[in-house]
Amino acid sequence: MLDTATPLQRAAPARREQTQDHAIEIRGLSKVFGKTPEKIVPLLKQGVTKQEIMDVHKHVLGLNDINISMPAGAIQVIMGLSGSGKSTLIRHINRLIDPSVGEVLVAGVDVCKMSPKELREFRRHKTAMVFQQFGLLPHRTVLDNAVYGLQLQGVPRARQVDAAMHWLGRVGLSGFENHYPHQLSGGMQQRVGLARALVNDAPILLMDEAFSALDPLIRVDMQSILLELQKEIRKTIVFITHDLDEALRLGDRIAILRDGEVVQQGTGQEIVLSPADEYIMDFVRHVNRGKVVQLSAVVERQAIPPDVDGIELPCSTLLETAVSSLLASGKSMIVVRDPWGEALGCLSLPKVVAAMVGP
Ligand SMILES: Nc1ncnc2c1ncn2[C@@H]1O[C@H](COP(=O)(O)OP(=O)(O)OP(=O)(O)O)[C@@H](O)[C@H]1O
Repeated sequence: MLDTATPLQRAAPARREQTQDHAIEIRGLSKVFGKTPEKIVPLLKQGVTKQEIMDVHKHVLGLNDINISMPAGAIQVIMGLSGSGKSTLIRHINRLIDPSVGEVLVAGVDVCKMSPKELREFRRHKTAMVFQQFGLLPHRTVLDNAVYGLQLQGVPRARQVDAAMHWLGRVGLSGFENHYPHQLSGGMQQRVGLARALVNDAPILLMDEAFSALDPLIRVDMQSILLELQKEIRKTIVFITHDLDEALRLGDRIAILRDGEVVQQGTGQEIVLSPADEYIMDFVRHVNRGKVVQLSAVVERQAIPPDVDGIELPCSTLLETAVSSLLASGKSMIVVRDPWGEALGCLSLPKVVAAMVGP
């Protein structure tokens, strides 16, 4: 029987219960920086441009009418070039920034309306951050960096150490507990950053350009570690990046920002196959479709000929994987099955390769 379940469906029930309430809803959120943002907000509805706000009103439009539903237990990527508003947006989620207008609902509760005590609890127990520059304390060992959050929470030392040892092991740092950050490479330091965030066991992980300071190969390694861990931890992860390949690799969903507005959001496949405008088209032009597009997007519903001699693959299979499987099998056709095992149609090798190349 083919395993056609999505990673979310495969997650352990207990973990799903823990994370299912931690969806994040950003609704009608705008942020204007300046002396009197409340005077600028009404102008946004009248269509005043970012440039006019800057030139005429001497304010900066950071974000304009952002609406994003971030599913619980999934990786939501926020992608955009420098100055598009990514950091401003992620900082609203733990209310390091207050919106000029709009709501940030976490588990249905508006973060912007929390009392100082509620906000403190929320930040401490519900969210953890991984920073671009790692944010490790240089005079603390790896272990003491990893326990830091639990120490603040007043958790007994033995439990702090247990949790830290577990997560340091999971990110491949067993044996490095007594090293200091300066004794580690950048990639290893960011593993500590990730372990420290996981030690807190918060359901929401906020990762602001977390892998952007790393060399390309190390960066891909870190992405693999995160994806592997996410199969088990099923956190609600908000991941900021300016890199499309990283966005496509990590994001269950991706929102692309430009000049403080969402230009397009959806799955990587949706964005690559149906770019919303020229701007997005330019972004996705050089994407390796084989790593993004699934058989489901290519197969046409048709009856399966009785004598077909092919391999069977689930419709969620990526084109690149499908080609490898086909070549390894020595056969010439793929029978594509839906998540319930029903045959949807057949695909030949040339058809799959043509879909990888694109129009
Ligand atoms: N405190 C602030 N005061 C005034 N303008 C600000 C402030 N913070 C951000 N901005 C402006 O808001 C816009 C969005 O900035 P933001 O830092 O969120 O973008 P970004 O996509 O994260 O960029 P980068 O990738 O360079 O960090 C920019 O025009 C920026 O100059």
